[in-house]
Amino acid sequence: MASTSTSTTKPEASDLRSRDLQTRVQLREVFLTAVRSGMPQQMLEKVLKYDPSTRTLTVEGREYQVNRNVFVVGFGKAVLGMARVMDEVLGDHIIRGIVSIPTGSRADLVANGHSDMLLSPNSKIRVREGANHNLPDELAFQAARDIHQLVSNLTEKDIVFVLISGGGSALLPYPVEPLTLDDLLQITRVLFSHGASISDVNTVRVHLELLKGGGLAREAKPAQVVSFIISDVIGDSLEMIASGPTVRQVRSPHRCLEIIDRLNAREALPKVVVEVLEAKKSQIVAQAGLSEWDRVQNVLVGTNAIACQAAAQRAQELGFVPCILSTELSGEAKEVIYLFLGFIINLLQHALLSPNEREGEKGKQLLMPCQTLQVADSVRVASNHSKPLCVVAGGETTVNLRGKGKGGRNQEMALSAGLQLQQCFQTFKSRRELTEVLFLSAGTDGQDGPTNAAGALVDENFMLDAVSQGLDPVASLQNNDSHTLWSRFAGGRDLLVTGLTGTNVMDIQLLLVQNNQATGF
Ligand SMILES: Nc1ncnc2c1ncn2[C@@H]1O[C@H](COP(=O)(O)OP(=O)(O)OP(=O)(O)O)[C@@H](O)[C@H]1O
Ligand SMILES: O=C(O)[C@H](O)CO
Repeated sequence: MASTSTSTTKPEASDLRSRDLQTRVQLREVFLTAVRSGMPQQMLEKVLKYDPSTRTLTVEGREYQVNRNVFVVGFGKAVLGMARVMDEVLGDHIIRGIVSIPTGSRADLVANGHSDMLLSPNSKIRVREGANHNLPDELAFQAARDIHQLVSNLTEKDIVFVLISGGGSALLPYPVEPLTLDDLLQITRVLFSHGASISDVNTVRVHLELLKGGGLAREAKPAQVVSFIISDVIGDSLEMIASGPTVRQVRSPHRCLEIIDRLNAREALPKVVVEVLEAKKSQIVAQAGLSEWDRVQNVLVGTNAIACQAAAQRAQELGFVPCILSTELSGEAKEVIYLFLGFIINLLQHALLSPNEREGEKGKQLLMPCQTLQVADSVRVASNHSKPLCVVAGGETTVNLRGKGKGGRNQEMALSAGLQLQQCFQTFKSRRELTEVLFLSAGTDGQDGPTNAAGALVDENFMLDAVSQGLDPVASLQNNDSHTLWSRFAGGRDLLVTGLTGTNVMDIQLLLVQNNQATGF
């Protein structure tokens, strides 16, 4: 896809190949730019200003006096790199620290060329690995106990920096009595298997664990608390990310029982869980007043929206017309693709109109496939200037597993896109030679489901090419076997493999639509 082509002549096969490759490289580059915006260095340097001459640390306008009074704790899939930056910025002032990260993280980061995210051997911050498969375990519990012990002994002169990212809930388990670690494990398993969302599970966790729902900040009293948070939840609710350990809790235990009953999970949960919640329900929860929380500063440093903006900017630099469709995409991966398909269909319909019709009401409506003005504007600019439109979106979809194959939500979405594009161009046969479409879906953490790929790319010729290579995309989709298919298709050309990136701001989708006709879409 040449970025500004206006030619009506059919390109030569060799041009097509290099053009397709170029576009693939460009779209990958747009995705990688989005990932880079979520790297610890980039995120923290925006919010953290340190003046060594006065030992003043400024965090989004708030000043802290640093004098060998700094402590660092962290938990989540993307906190190691942040801990490294804290070490670099505050060096000798750090007295002690503990970060709890997933099992095998350090080895994975080294294997993926991110040794620069590891802590130096002289660091005062200790690293603990645990929570295998994102489930609370004994190692994570031990790390949580040590973190609790660390924050419990601080004075009002101390500052504790709390590094938080997705996966943090499982990495900081601390059951309230009489619950046990095993009860926490059961709660997670039972609720998820009954169809709970992450906010359902975390709402329940908050009332059953000591350090969640503001608990860590409470235990750190009277120290000052500054949290740097990377969001992996839709809507970026601070209460929900890693179950909000430094965020004032406002929900009551009533809400947990409602969730449990909505999911029909009461009977499947350990009895003691419901007993604790029932008992809490009748207690009047003494909430600390707002002023009590003045010593706590929560700063959101990484979000899917920031990543989408970075992607849009890079797309523009590459000569595309970008627009951000949504940063809150959710739902079944193979169905979410219809949202993008709507764009393509509208553009194809618009391209078929006569010049007069394009000027009329019908033309205008077709160029407004989404009701936001910014999106409509971009579609119009792309259409009028015959430039490729780059639709950027983000969020986190789900996959209702029915098959036994290997895949992830992004690879599955790309596969579903390939199938839908085929059907779309069967309807708009006359536009096939004139329109090029490339779609990418990938996870910013570099790992899509239990595979070593981040996601995949797909173009409008995928079905024809796949069948000619002896592959059966329909069967692969039915069997949730997208990874096997993308590994085989064109020798793995369209599989996106980045390795673990060290950040985690959910997923990114990019749709590029180019019209090779002088008259525009
Ligand atoms: N064969 C498969 N095909 C498609 N999706 C799959 C398959 N196996 C697992 N998944 C999906 O992968 C997801 C779990 O993988 P992953 O670890 O990337 O997600 P996660 O635990 O939500 O972590 P994160 O939010 O950090 O990406 C689940 O949504 C699950 O439905
Ligand atoms: O750890 C968690 O609770 C989830 O990843 C959401 O942040």
